[in-house]
Amino acid sequence: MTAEAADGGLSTAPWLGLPAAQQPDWPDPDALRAAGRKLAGSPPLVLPAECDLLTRRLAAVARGEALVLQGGDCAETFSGVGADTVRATLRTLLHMAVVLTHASSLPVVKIGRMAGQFAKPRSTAFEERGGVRLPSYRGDAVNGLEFSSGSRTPDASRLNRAYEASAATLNLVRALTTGGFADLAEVRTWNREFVASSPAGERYRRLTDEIESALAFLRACGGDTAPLATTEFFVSHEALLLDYETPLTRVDERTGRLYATSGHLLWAGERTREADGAHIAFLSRVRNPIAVKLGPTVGPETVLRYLDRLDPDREPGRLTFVMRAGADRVRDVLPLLVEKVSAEGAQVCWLSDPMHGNTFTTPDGYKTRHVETILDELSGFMAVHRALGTHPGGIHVELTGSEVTECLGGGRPVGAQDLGRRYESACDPRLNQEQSIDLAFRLADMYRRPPTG
Ligand SMILES: O=C[C@H](O)[C@H](O)COP(=O)(O)O
Ligand SMILES: C=C(OP(=O)(O)O)C(=O)O
Repeated sequence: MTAEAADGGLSTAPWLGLPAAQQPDWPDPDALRAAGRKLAGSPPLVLPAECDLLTRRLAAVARGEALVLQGGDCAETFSGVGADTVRATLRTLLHMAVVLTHASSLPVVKIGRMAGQFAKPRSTAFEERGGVRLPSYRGDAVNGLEFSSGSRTPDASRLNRAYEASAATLNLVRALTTGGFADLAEVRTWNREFVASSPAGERYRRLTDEIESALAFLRACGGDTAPLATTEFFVSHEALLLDYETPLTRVDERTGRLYATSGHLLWAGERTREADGAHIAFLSRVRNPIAVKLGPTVGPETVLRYLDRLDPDREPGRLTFVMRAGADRVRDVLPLLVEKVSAEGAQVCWLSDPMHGNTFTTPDGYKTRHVETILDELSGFMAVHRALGTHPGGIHVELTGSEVTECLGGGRPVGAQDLGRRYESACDPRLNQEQSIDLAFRLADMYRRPPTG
């Protein structure tokens, strides 16, 4: 056994000597090594060829010929890996994608924040309650949400549980997207209950009528609708835990190049995008399509450094920038960034994450976001791209398929008094099913509108 195989490659990867933000303080080095070895000996979750396919799909987005819809939980949890939860999230994303495709007449590349989003960066390393101070919850891959010393102590065997939970989720996602659940001919049955009870339901019903007529017309003309019975779907997460990502990074036998096999697309977050840090170094080495979140304080020099480090060959689809400036800042911050990147000849995808720059805490202590503020950021993002003649490539959102009450507003509005009713997120507030589909309709209206100067 080589030294590299013995420790899961954890000691030799070039990014490991660099400063890495937001890593857990694992108390047991032997347990960490054992977890790494186990991961290194586990099958890949995704294949390099699938990652290359996503790069090609994102290249189409970068050229303005497609859109991205990326969404899912803020923090996946081990207990949330059930058929109902996964199906509901997937169904919501499929609904949204249909709405966006219909309005924009562009293919929608569907990417779940799923099958790997088990780790969270935190604002503070510790949480204090009633005089007791414990490590903050960093996602189920690290520690437990329950506020007790045992639960909050980082436990490296959770990395293996995160792998298993990701494998189970991905297995279900693959089965659902290819096994008939995503068949466009069944669009009406995807969610009868939603159509019957939601304010957006009537609009959604009219849309499904139109789709069914179009399919009937196509069949009548002898067209083949069989390919519409399945759908392409990719998974993504923040490449936060290098102790998880490193042993799952593999050499592609076809090309000899490195791929992260934990998910199709990985991103560096606002708190882990230090240009000279370990996360960016890791992402620069793998051939997956990658993304970087950009917050309100990012400057054009930093963005140009990302281009040089992560996309030196200016390969369309390789790099995605996810702007999350906040509704009040996006119109000021984004134009210069887009101009500089365009001037470099880079063909990146520009996405908007309208959630993370718009979080606030209510007097009752609930972290929340308002749908109207989220839409305001999306509208600013669209306006900037329209003005510059560049392509607003799509959205990155935190959502769930169930009727939680975590974000305010929406077609059937959630009020501040409702937040306590079903606040189930392990970290940040997600749009519920109705709010997500409402958002898709309103974003669809923005895509439908002719470009303005
Ligand atoms: O999802 C993003 C971050 O992990 C999250 O906003 C951090 O939350 P905190 O500020 O409560 O730590
Ligand atoms: C932590 C996240 O976002 P950001 O890095 O943009 O704060 C996230 O998307 O989970």
